[in-house]
Amino acid sequence: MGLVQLLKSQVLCHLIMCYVFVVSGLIINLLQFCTLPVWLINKQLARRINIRLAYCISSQMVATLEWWSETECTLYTDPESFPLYGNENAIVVLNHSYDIDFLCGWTFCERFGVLGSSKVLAKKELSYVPVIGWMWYFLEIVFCKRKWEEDRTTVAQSLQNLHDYPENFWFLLYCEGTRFTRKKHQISMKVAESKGLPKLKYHLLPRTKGFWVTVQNLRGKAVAVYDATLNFRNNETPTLLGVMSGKKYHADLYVRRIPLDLIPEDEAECAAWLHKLYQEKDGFQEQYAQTGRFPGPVKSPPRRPWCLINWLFWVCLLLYPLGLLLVQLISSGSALTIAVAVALFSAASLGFRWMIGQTEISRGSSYGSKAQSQISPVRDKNDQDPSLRLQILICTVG
Ligand SMILES: CCCCC/C=C\C/C=C\CCCCCCCC(=O)SCCNC(=O)CCNC(=O)[C@H](O)C(C)(C)COP(=O)(O)OP(=O)(O)OC[C@H]1O[C@@H](n2cnc3c(N)ncnc32)[C@H](O)[C@@H]1OP(=O)(O)O
Ligand SMILES: CCCCCCCCCCCCCCCCCC(=O)OC[C@@H](O)COP(=O)(O)O
Repeated sequence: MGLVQLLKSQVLCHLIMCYVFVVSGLIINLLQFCTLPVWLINKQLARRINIRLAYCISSQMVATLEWWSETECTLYTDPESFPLYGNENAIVVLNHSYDIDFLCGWTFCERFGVLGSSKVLAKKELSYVPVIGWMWYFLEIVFCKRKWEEDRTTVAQSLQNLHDYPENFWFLLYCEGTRFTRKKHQISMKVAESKGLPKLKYHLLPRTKGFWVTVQNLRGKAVAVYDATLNFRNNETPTLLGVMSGKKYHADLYVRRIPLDLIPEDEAECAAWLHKLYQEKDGFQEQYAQTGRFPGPVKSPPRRPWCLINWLFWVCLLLYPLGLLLVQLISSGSALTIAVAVALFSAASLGFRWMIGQTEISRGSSYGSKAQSQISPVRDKNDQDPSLRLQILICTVG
């Protein structure tokens, strides 16, 4: 291991990175809060300001991936679609199998110039995460409780609000609804079986309602669905801590552009279309497992310097006061002050670790692993046959 690599793997280094990320993030959250009066006067201006402020936060994590760990991201896609990426609004459907799949998504957003404006259908719990979750409020990220009865109106309304959004965005949908684990996979395949759907090897059974509601509500605004399938070379399972330790990964992303007009409007047909899409995605993963590559030519956009410049700016701005504080602390010689500082430092470290934990599959939710919680026979009146739900419940619990 070289000296630089050794340095990157040091906990102290990680703490400094977290410090810069969190303190700069909180400053930006505060600035975002200050844009609230602008919303009242000029909503589009406030949105544009927030896109740039959000870029200052998310691009720091992208810089860690691209410049610190030097992870390579290869894009497999058709050359005719390539010029359209970043120049239109699109719904992105991505597999949800890795701790850092969202970060790879962000990297591609960055390279196509839509990082600040990109959106996601995210679980409500993430909105409470300081810095990222708070930033998302001002970006009009769509949150869901993963309870269709409650989500059906709130999600539709939030999507409608995006119709006059002033800049191009990608709207990310993890249709699997939760990250892949063996247990969740087993349960979802029982659901697939009970519905007479073919089994998937590499994906959980997609939840179709969020996709349908997104497509219906973004019609006229988004023009395409980007079917994106991600994998990592050498069977690697990358983590955020690995990235922060400077571990270099190699991500491969296969993207197919599908015009939105081709997606059926009818809910049942749209659901069937999505199930077919996931069967195809499974096929691409199988091909990757067999050959180590996705279909189609490689057309990778290069990394850009902006996220690095932004990161260095915050590092320079925030390290100086931290150094000054440390010097003052040590020179004070007061045992009580030092004890308080150590306690604060420990609390901050725990906070950082908790935030990183949000990205870890091993600390993920139980959603999708307890069939009962999703398949209640008592559903709202617009839902499907309760007897079918009961049948699935019996099947999955059994
Ligand atoms: C180029 C690439 C990169 C681009 C990147 C672009 C942008 C980046 C921007 C930001 C990055 C940040 C990333 C942050 C990540 C955060 C992501 C998340 O939080 S994922 C979790 C939240 N999102 C979702 O859940 C979306 C998918 N879910 C849905 O669509 C759901 O339908 C729902 C709308 C959330 C409603 O949830 P609910 O639980 O009520 O689901 P359903 O009504 O659908 O469930 C019942 C339905 O499912 C069947 N069922 C039951 N059990 C299972 C099971 N275990 N597996 C599968 N299916 C199951 C059940 O039979 C019912 O079926 P049916 O619908 O037929 O009746
Ligand atoms: C620049 C230096 C970086 C230091 C970073 C330190 C802090 C890191 C902060 C991380 C912020 C949290 C971002 C959350 C994104 C998590 C995305 C995700 O994958 O969510 C999971 C959900 O989809 C599904 O949840 P589960 O049901 O699987 O459970």
